[in-house]
Amino acid sequence: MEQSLSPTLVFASIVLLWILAILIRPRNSVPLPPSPPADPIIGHLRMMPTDDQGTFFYELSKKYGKVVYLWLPGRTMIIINSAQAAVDLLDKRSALYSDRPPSDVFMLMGWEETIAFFPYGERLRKHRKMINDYLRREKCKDYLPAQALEARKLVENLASTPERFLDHLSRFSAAIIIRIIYGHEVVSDNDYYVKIVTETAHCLRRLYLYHKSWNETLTVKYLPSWCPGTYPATQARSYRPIVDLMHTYPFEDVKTKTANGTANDSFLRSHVEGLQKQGSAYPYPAKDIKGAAAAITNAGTDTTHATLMAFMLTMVLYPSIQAKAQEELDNWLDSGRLPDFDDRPHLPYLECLLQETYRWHSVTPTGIPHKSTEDDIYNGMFIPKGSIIVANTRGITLDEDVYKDPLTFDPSRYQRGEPHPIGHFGFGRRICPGRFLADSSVWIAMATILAIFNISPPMGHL
Ligand code: HEM
Repeated sequence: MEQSLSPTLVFASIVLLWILAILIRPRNSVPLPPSPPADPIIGHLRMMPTDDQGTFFYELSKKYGKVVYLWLPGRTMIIINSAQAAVDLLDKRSALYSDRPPSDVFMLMGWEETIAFFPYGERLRKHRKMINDYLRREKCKDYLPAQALEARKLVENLASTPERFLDHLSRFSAAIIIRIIYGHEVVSDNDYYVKIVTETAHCLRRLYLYHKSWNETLTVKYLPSWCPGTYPATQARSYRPIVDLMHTYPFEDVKTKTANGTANDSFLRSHVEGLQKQGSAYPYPAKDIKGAAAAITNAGTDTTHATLMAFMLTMVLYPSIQAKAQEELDNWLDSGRLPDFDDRPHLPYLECLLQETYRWHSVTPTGIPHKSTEDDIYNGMFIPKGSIIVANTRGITLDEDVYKDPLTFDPSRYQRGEPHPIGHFGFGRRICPGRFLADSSVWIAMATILAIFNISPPMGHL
């Protein structure tokens, strides 16, 4: 009798072999980091909040320790809640921890050429070089006059319509980057560049929350939009035209202006000229230039704006700290003079105020996740290859072993010897390349605002 295996039998054998392989594979004898109880099959998915994940991860650390293991279908996560562990892994072993988890949603939206989503490798190195060449510490000194000028415009706008302070802070943050990256000066509230940047920031914010829910593996991007669970993919597709415009409009505008000799010095102009002179021999083709310019602009605008919003909030909440910073400014500045960057070393309390703003309310509380590329062992804990690594800035900056009364906004803590916060600009080979520019933008805005205004709640809200 001819013997043939039925498809069912073949399938059952494969499943059995697969299960056996899992059961008998040599197990790493080193345990995973501590972890809360998980559901079968879906792991910790049910407990993952969609909002304020930084605080959730911080609370986990109180119960399970500063390095916590979580798993979701198809992905493992390592949550880091201490500066020491983040430095040990993401800085000191950066060769293993500089990858990024992929994001279908952001790719559908049009951010394929955006460094923040690049995996670790050659393309990342190329873009980091292109961006660092323009934003490294020394080069950023060239931008200080423009930042001081924008800070003066900011206080003029605040004086004329203080109730629109959020708009003015947003315009300040965007105008600095638009000037440096595109060579364009923002002169009106209806500026087209500001409009595109603001709209793309809005789209990013809407989908960032989804990205942060870590269940993107459930995104069914190939299914029709009426299927449950496809909403983020549909949203991402609907945002694509504005993201595409963010890439093409400035590039074409600067190209035209460069051709007719009216383009100001900028990141984009220098690359457009390089491309025109060297053609295909130029190391950065048009898609890289467009991608890098859009990435810098979007990564830098909202974050700077949000940090300044946090500053305004703390000044309303802590009037005595505001008064102390103003007293320092009044004592140092000659009457009638506005602060400039040369004054920075002479204003130590303001420096503490800046650091405390970064610490007390980090605007990127869970950072941008990294991904590990090799199995690793840290302090007796096994970290599997391919894990999503979250350096939870919220937990790091509220670490009670480092900061006394961490929830209290207290700039004097640094004068008592507590360390400046770390992690708000990320870690290792993915550390924020815009940190020098961001830091001086935030500083000059804070100094200029405090030199002129008293910040208090609107009348009737006291
Ligand atoms: C206060 C303002 C800012 C904050 C708090 C901030 C924070 C961050 C953080 C936490 C990361 C992720 C780092 C990591 O993965 O370890 C990041 C990445 C990045 N930031 Fe910033 N940033 C700010 C301003 C800026 C500015 C002004 C620019 C550019 C002008 C910029 C450009 C970038 C870019 C391009 C990346 C992606 C780097 C990569 O993936 O390799 N950021 N930033």
